[in-house]
Amino acid sequence: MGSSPSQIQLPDNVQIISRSSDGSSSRSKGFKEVEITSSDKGSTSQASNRPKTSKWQSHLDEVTDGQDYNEILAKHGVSLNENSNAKDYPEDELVMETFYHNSGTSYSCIYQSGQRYYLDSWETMDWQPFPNEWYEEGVLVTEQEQAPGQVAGGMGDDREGSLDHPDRGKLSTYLFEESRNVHYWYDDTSGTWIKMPLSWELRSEIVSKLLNPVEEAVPEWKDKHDMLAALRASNYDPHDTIATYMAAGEAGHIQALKNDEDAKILKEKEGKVIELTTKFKKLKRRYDKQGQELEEQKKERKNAEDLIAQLRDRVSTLEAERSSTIAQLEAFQQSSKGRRGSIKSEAGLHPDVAKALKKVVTQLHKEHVELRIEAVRNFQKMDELIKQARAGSTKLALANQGSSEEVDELRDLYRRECLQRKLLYNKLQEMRGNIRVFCRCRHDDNSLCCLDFGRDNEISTGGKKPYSFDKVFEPTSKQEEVFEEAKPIITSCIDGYNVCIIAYGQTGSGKTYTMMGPPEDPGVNVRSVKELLNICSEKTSVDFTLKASMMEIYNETVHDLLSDDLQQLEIRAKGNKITIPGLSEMFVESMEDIEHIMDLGDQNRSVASTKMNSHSSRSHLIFTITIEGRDKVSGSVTTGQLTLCDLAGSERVSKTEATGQRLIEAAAINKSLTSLGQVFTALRNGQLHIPYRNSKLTHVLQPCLGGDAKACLFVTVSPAERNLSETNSTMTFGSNARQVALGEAKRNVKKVPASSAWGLDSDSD
Ligand SMILES: Nc1ncnc2c1ncn2[C@@H]1O[C@H](COP(=O)(O)OP(=O)(O)OP(=O)(O)O)[C@@H](O)[C@H]1O
Repeated sequence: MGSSPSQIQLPDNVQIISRSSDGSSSRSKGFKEVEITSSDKGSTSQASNRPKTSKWQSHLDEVTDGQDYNEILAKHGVSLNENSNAKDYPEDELVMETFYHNSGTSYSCIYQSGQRYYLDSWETMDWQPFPNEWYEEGVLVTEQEQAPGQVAGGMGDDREGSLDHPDRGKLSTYLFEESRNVHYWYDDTSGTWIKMPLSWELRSEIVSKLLNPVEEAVPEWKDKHDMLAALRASNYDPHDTIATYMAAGEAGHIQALKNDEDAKILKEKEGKVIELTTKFKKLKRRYDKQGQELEEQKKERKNAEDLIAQLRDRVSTLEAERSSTIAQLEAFQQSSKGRRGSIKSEAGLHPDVAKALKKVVTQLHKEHVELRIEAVRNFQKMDELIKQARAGSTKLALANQGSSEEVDELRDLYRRECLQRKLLYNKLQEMRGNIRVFCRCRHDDNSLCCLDFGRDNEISTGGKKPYSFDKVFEPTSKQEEVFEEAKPIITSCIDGYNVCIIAYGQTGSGKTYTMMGPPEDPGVNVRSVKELLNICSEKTSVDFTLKASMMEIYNETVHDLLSDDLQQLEIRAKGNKITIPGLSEMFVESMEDIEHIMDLGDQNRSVASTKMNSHSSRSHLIFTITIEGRDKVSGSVTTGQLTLCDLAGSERVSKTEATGQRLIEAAAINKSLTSLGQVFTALRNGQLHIPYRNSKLTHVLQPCLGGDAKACLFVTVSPAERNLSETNSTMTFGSNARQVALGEAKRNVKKVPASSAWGLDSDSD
């Protein structure tokens, strides 16, 4: 797919398409030519003031011969500023622009005080005067025209192609974007575009490029017509075609769901999720109640055991007392016998003394008998109490056993329900397109809130049409609530999905607060890692390895934040895969590890910003956690990635700060955020070419924004009236991103040989 910027995306009803470079026509009924001719090929322009760039056509019936090209574009809110005088910006206005050169290179430009400059390279950071001849060699698009999510510019028109027909010769083809992509060929004789038959389409350049990866991935799929039919059904997405084939099984029956069926299934699934959620909540309540009862029973059992212990103590004491009493009695009997003998023998005792002594002995004997009776009675009572306590204890143990069985059963059921819920959630996410957009309004004690929070997750400003999001968080929302909403997406990276959380908003609107947060009330980053570590420790059947990396993108250069020398890194692409050679990765086993990594990254970021005399809010921060899970039984390996991205402030640069380095920073931020918007737009429109490489940011994020990822975007806004214009722009970006369907997210699972499942083959990684 070429990246020649010969097509600009205009509002829905407008499309401008270039001629192919070999001059083959793409004229048609319904295609009125707008003659913007290249100077080297000789001008055939119909209006002298049309830009002399490449050849352009407009897919507009409304265009009439002789009508001015700029007028048409202006009508649709787009201006191609072909020279500095073409559009008069107010004297004090600073305009950020992108120049798309016909060679395929794009440049950041600024227009200031009647002068236009371009940034030659991000390395030299020098603004050069815009060369006059360039006005004839490309297209200038202003920041407003390509404001994120509104209009995408500068994408190569890789929809144009040709085919060699045995009888008709070389034919021009074009893949039109209707409600779905439809491939046409141009019939010169009738001057019309005609839908292509399957057998012709197999000869087309575009289609053979798309079929190549399918053939490579599924060599057993021999029937090319069948393959092409599946490609058509997948809207010309080869990855989807492969996935559909795989899902359909060996028989190769392609079953693409019809749109209305999708909606029906989605509705059913939603119903099922609600039903399951209710069931799950009920079960959870039951489980909690059982848990409480179990706790109470445990307490009772503990009390009974205490009582038994006390009683045992008492028994021992009484037994000891009894033995001592018996011993005393025996001693007394012996002594009284002796005494009686001695009294008898002491015939000479005074009769009164003898009488008193006899009385004492009788009394003692009586007491002894009473004591014995009392002791026997106590023993009986104790035996009874011990019996009772034993019976109670057995009963409790049985009850305990019964309830723990019930609790185990409930726990099992609960786990199963959770799993089913997760599966359904994934399905629902896939069907919804896997991008969730949340809007968070920051808390601000110093200003009144000028935003209205409607019901159903809507937010509006000054009584205007509300913006709707998947969830709107009001200023009072807690970090925990915010995390809870993103949690299901985040945790799915454990199951092998690529997940991306992005915070977008004006400086000071709460991006860092949402992502990082203060240490005492952490944001999404720390909570996510904590949750991931918890889940990993619970899943004992899988060996997990977590690795973290942290990088910063400043002025279109990538820096490693976990290495002390802050080296600049290159991005390498291989197919859909992106690698950043040299990027440091650190193992994470505990929260302490992650705190250390974040501190290190933070320190290096401050050092970098001091070195570059910048502020951290002017760079994008990307924190990545890679989770590899090796199933101990099956040996399968899942690899998921969680990418957390705190973007640079999205506000437009103002005239006051528009000097030197600030201007370079602003141009870099403008370029990357605009590219992000363009990627979203291209994904939303289902375009074949997604311009990931337009900026370092989108290039790095490519794996998270592609068809096999799940994304979540937090747009953060300020409640203050003075920020209203930026707030509106942020919310527009968010609601546009919400229309994006990333496609079905795919798990990254690979089977490994049985030996490596047991860790014997260390090379398998
Ligand atoms: N929801 C919130 N509740 C309380 N304070 C908040 C909230 N959001 C942001 N703040 C506070 O507002 C200030 C600015 O927030 P923060 O640094 O997160 O903004 P930012 O969008 O990341 O800005 P930058 O683009 O400069 O990084 C901070 O002092 C932060 O503590």
